Amino acid sequence: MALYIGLMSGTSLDGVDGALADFDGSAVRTLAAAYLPFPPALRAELMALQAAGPDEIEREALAANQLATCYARCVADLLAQASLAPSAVRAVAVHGQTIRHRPELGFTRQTNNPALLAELCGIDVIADFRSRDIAAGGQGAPLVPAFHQALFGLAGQARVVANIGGIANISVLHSDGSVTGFDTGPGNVLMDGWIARHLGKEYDADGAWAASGTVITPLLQAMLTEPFFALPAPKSTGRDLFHMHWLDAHLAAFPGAAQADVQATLTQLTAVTLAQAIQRYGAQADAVYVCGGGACNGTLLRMLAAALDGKVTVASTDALGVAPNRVEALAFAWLGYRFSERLAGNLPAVTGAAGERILGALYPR
Ligand SMILES: Nc1ncnc2c1ncn2[C@@H]1O[C@H](COP(=O)(O)OP(=O)(O)OP(=O)(O)O)[C@@H](O)[C@H]1O
Ligand SMILES: CC(=O)N[C@H]1[C@@H]2OC[C@@H](O2)[C@@H](O)[C@@H]1O[C@H](C)C(=O)O
Repeated sequence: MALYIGLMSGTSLDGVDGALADFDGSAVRTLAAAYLPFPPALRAELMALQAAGPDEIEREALAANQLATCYARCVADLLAQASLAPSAVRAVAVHGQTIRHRPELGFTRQTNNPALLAELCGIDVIADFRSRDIAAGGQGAPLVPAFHQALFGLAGQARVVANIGGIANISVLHSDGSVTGFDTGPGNVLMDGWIARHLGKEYDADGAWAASGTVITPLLQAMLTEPFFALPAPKSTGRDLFHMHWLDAHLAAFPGAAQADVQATLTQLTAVTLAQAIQRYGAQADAVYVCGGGACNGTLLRMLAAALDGKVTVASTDALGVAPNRVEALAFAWLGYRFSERLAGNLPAVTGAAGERILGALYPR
């Protein structure tokens, strides 16, 4: 057995997804999965740390300690589910929480305290998966396309995997085994922000609120002029660009817009930007498999299928045997396995790095 735990807390800032998996042999076997929502105060602080503010260094350090405590709880939950002792697990691979992503300036920051996590869980911890790729001239993101290829790639068949978290990214798994992958823009981040502001909810369950509204086409067109959407791959983005001020700047020209119509438009924005990216780079694929929390948004999936002209099957990764909310945590468990085996974790064709690199840094137990 080669057991690894993967922990992902992504741009939605909702909590931590964990997976315990066995990478012995060719198939990936999931032994346990867990989700732990962040305590509201930690969530609010992580949200605040997304932008410049007072006393950031101390606040980041304290938030990192709290994060490590949440991560340790998630590890304990996974071990309990599988009735395993910490010594049975080779490593915990932890993404950390992105608070800045500026590859154009040569850095990305996933706040975390991996030393504390190693202390709390008594297992080797591997952290900081993105900075080496950036040091090699890459975007440091997205990293999941390599795992999508390993897990879902099928020789002779072209497939697209779309991860719709806070930010959305696609992996085009070409029939010859090559992979194209990049961030397409907002996933749920703007939809979540809008419904939180107006209805006090964390997200638009199943896209029901969006379904009650009508897309405001001129607003959609205005948002689509964002230069990021037209950039060629490799490219990555984050809350650094797609935040509520970005939305408010566009909404200023639509003062009378009904709230539900804005939600419909934001849902359509995610669908259309994904569809345009898929048509540009993955037109030969006949199926798109969706993972991440966006897979639970029925309205979004219907809009995506329609934006692809109804010619492409849109399904969740359940159809490939992996629950959509487990894929990212599994991907980080896999990156931990790759680090331990001293194998590359990045795909230079995706991130734009100068070459393959071993990703991560080890904090021994
Ligand atoms: N039932 C649901 N209906 C609609 N949307 C949902 C549902 N459940 C989750 N979501 C959406 O999924 C989001 C969480 O998705 P996920 O955990 O994949 O994001 P993440 O990992 O934080 O982001 P990223 O992949 O960008 O790093 C929530 O914030 C919410 O917008
Ligand atoms: C900098 C950063 O945290 N990027 C995330 C984010 O969330 C989705 C998208 O933007 C992707 O680029 C990445 O996460 C996934 C796990 C990745 O690296 O593939």
